[in-house]
Amino acid sequence: MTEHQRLSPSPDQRRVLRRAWPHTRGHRGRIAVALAVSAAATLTTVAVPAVVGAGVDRLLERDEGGLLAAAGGLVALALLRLVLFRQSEILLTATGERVVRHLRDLAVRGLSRAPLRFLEAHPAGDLLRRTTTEIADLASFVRGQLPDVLNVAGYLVFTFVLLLSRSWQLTLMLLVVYVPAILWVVSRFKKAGPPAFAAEAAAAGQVAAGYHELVRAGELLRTGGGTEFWRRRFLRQSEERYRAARRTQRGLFIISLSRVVQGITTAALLGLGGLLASGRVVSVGVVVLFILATRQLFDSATQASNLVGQVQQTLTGLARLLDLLAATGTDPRPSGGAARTAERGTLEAHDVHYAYVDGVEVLHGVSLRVTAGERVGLVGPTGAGKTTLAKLLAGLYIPDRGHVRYDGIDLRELDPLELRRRVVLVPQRVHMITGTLLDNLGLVPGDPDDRAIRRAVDDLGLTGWVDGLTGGLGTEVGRDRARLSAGELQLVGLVRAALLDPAVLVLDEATADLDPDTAHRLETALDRLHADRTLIVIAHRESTIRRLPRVVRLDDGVSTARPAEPQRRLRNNIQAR
Ligand SMILES: Nc1ncnc2c1ncn2[C@@H]1O[C@H](COP(=O)(O)OP(=O)(O)OP(=O)(O)O)[C@@H](O)[C@H]1O
Repeated sequence: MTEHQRLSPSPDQRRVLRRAWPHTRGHRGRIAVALAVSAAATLTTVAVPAVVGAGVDRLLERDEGGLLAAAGGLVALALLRLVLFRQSEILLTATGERVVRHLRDLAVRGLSRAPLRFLEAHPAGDLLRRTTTEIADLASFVRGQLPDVLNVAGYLVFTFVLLLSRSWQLTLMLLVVYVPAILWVVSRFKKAGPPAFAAEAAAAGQVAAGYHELVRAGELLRTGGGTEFWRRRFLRQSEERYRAARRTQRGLFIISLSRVVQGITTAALLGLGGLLASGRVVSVGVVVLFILATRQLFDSATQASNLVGQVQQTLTGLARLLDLLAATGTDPRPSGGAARTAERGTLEAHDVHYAYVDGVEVLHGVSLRVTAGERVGLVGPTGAGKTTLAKLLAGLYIPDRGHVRYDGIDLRELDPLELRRRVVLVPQRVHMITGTLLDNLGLVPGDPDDRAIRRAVDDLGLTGWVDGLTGGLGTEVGRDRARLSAGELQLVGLVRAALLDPAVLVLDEATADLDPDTAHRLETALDRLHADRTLIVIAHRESTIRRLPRVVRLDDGVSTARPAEPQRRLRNNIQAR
């Protein structure tokens, strides 16, 4: 199980912005401009109480010119504010959207290249949530709250500098009364908040995974299978999600204590400000400035407290997305290995060990050598590890120990395209997408054109089968459309394989029960396809086994494919004749 890194349901949220920073490369110039405009917009707000305070002092001094100048300044600030805030919002949103789009592209690219084991080992619902809902949340945060977050942060910093420059006594009082109390509230929240949000996101992921599985299990449910199990599981998951949401609410309540702190601070400010003004230590205008500025400061703090929850939620989503990017960016296969191999070569598994779950080996030391052009059947009881071995032989899994080599080169060292030209697996259940049969047949690297697909269909003797479908190659297949039988799906897999023209074809036979027509078509297609290729068939059907000159049996070292013939034990749990 060393093949891939596992995703954590609640990954480490420390330094999440620093970890996201490398992904902003190419956007940093825009980010700097957006931040500068946002800071200028914030300064137009910070300056308002200072201008009002100056106006009050001019009024008390009966300086009409100064009063008019202050009034004019306020109008100018209001206009500037309008323009700058609009511009900063546009710039921040556009830049943020670009970064989010880049992250989305990376996530999709990472998932499309992720090792098969990585995809199998994680619930599809959780992967979907990370790459759709959580990225959508990030985008909506960028559009909705990011400008506010920057505005609030800028306001707090600039206002502090302004207040300190006008009266250190009143600023000191603010620091002594307001700051420790608000920090206490925030620290309490920080302790309770992140785990609560992470638990809620993880619980939501579980529910999404449950729904996804439910949708896929439509057939099973229709037959009434496991209904009670689903019900119990949904109740349990819903209950967990509800509890997690309650915990988040409790976390958010802590932050609302900040309003009490604000009331006490205003009272203290008025008392001390009044004393200082009557002793002429500060002007009345400075007291007015403090009262107005701290009111805005509180508004900003309240806004910050409302935003903290969303920021935390966004950081949680971002941490989960970065976790996905880190995990899918660590494909252990050396990328773009330059090794070249012969058109036709020997495929060899040597002392291969593999475990899906740590400590529970499925294959323990399997060795198998198949020379160029050989036709080999792989048989054995259900669960013996035949499909697992087939995936290892096709390079879809990487052995925990041992090697799989083609033409003497470890499959890990092959470029993915080179690998696909050498070994192709037609799985038991061929995957289809919504679209026409033609679209589905062409789902192979290299984007074959319609002519190439039609030729492959014809070469495999499948034109009759295709013409028999209601729409021919244009028949809509995939979800809820004309369902193809298990055998027909394998015909699609064989056409895809023919388009790739691999040296080795590994076929994981669908089922022992095929209707005679489909069975005949499969056999004909396979005969035409294998020509001078190596063919390894996980054989479930007696007729297939009979047609293969060599049969290898995989189990725990017992039994044989053809009792009449001598057996030779190859290695640990693999036997052959
Ligand atoms: N994705 C997976 N995650 C965990 N365990 C798995 C996975 N796939 C297979 N296994 C387990 O590995 C063992 C071997 O499975 P495998 O499908 O390779 O056997 P098989 O011989 O092909 O069986 P069958 O003939 O029924 O297809 C089984 O115990 C199976 O439960």
